[in-house]
Amino acid sequence: MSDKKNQDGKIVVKDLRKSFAALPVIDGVGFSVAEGEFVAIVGPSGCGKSTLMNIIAGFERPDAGQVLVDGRELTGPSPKGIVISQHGSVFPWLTVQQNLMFGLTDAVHGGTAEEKAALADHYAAMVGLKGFESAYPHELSGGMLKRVEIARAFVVKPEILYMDEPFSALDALMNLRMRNELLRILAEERHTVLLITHDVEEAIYMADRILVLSARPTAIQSSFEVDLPHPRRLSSPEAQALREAILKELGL
Ligand SMILES: Nc1ncnc2c1ncn2[C@@H]1O[C@H](COP(=O)(O)OP(=O)(O)OP(=O)(O)O)[C@@H](O)[C@H]1O
Repeated sequence: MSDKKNQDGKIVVKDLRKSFAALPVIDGVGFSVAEGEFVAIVGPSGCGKSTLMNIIAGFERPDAGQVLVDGRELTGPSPKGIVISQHGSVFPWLTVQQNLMFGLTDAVHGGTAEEKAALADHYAAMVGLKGFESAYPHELSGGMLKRVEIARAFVVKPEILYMDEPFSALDALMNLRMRNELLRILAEERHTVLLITHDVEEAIYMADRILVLSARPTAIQSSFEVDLPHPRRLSSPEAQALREAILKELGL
């Protein structure tokens, strides 16, 4: 990445530091994400990945350092971004359509109730949930719930997607399917994406760039460009070499 991009990144993270009581967790993390770029962050278990994501998404304050979105310092959750996490945020008492309409506020998105419902249905179809618009979450499988969550994130047309281990609660097959689903949607609607994962292959499969974190207190240890065309084959020599290099950085 050029210095120009570093200066003008969609997200610019500057020298973040954070401790919980006497426990130092983040020890000077800085990087930037260009508009439309997909950056993955991998790191050892417990190094501070979620803490870092919470700070970058504006849910937690750092002790020192700054996060800028479009050049403006964040002081709380950015209205330009949306978080998809492992835990899920689908409301059990609302149907799929109602869940998707929930984030469409009059102030930001406007539109009549019919227009909102049509938009919700469009995104439900986009993630393969056509015919399930009136279903309640308890009637859906884990993979379908994850699709609802992805549709819920996309329907509000966020400029930034923050993903913290989004697919780690899914079984291996569904995990692979959701990766492809996400890439397919991103090919249609480009967003800036920040993905936190402990899964090196997931990062290689999806990201443009991978940052490797050190053990706690964490800092960026190295950075890898993933200059491979999509759809990527994880068994290709290039992907395997990258995997080896990243695992070596992680001490594995
Ligand atoms: N609110 C908090 N109060 C006190 N300590 C915390 C808090 N949040 C996180 N920690 C501590 O900070 C460290 C980093 O936690 P964090 O969840 O950010 O790591 P992680 O890399 O996301 O972990 P994992 O790989 O297990 O998902 C841990 O030791 C954790 O106990």
